[in-house]
Amino acid sequence: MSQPSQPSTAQAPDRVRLTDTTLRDGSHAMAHRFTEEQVRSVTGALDRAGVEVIEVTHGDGLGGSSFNYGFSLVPELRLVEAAVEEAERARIAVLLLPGLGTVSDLRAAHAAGARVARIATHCTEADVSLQHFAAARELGMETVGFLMLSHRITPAELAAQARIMVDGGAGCVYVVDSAGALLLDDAAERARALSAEIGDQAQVGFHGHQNLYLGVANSVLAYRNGARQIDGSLCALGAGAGNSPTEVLAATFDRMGVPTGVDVNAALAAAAETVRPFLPRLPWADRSAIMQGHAGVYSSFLLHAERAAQRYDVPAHEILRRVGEAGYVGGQEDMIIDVALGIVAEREREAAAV
Ligand SMILES: CC[C@H](O)CC(=O)C(=O)O
Ligand SMILES: [Mn+2]
Repeated sequence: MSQPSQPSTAQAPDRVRLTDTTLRDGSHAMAHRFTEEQVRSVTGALDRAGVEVIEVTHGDGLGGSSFNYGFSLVPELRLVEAAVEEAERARIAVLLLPGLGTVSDLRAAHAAGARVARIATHCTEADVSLQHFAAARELGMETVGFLMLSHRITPAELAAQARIMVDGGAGCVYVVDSAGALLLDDAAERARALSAEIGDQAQVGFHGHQNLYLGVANSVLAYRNGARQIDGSLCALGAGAGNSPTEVLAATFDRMGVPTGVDVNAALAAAAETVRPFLPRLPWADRSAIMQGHAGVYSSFLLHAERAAQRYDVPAHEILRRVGEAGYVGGQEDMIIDVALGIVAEREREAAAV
């Protein structure tokens, strides 16, 4: 068995590591249509800027390319290989949601050159990640746990789930604000609870979304409460209103005097010159995305809701409001159609009653 390489919890205690997820969370916003050329140019620009870890996968992780989630334009392993070829210093990460991606997908990603395995579960389901952490460690990959929709449970409950991941082999566990619903204190308290629970053995991370425009502020508060890995996307390219922009995180931490190893000007250039020109639309907190933050809805539901809205002629923000009320989690994308049909049926009943 090769030795896994995990970031040390002792070295450079104030340093923060930015992980860029333009080429994974951004896949949602691109309807999974990334080209190999785009992956190469973004990876090259991030690598030159000094970003150490670049995540490349279908938006829903390994194995996500499917009828339910949307097919990738280019097979994701080809995109991983292209990023690996392009990166001179950065390591390439992949995301895996157990059940959607399998251990054999993880092995294939490792064979393609991925060196960081990020295993994502719903915030109450950490136990389903154990065999994936074991496999990643066996492969010698760095291991990161991702507790999605972290706003849905208390800081203490979240810390208990992080403990399960660390005992299973995670070298870092992220508070993942999938809905962009965490308000400042919520993010701070969750980072603090995880730091207290796992901080002597593993790092804590924070992944923010901009649905209430708090991604960067929440990242700073997570940092102040012990998080040392922070996610971002160039131009905020990501699900919902997008992620905390990598270039803003780099500039903000630089202003705070916190080392990230990222060259701020190179990050600004990567966003403006490499990503901005190919964006289909700027990530933006429009009515639907704000509703996601307000109602606590998974950011990746946005395009699914917009498609259902168009198909059934109902407002996307109303679908999302009801999805939030119902408490649906990742993997329940098909319920979006059900909710849209429910609104249509209600309308028909109302019209018949008049
Ligand atoms: C579907 C996986 C999801 O996009 C992971 C993530 O980035 C999040 O929950 O925010
Ligand atoms: Mn995300």
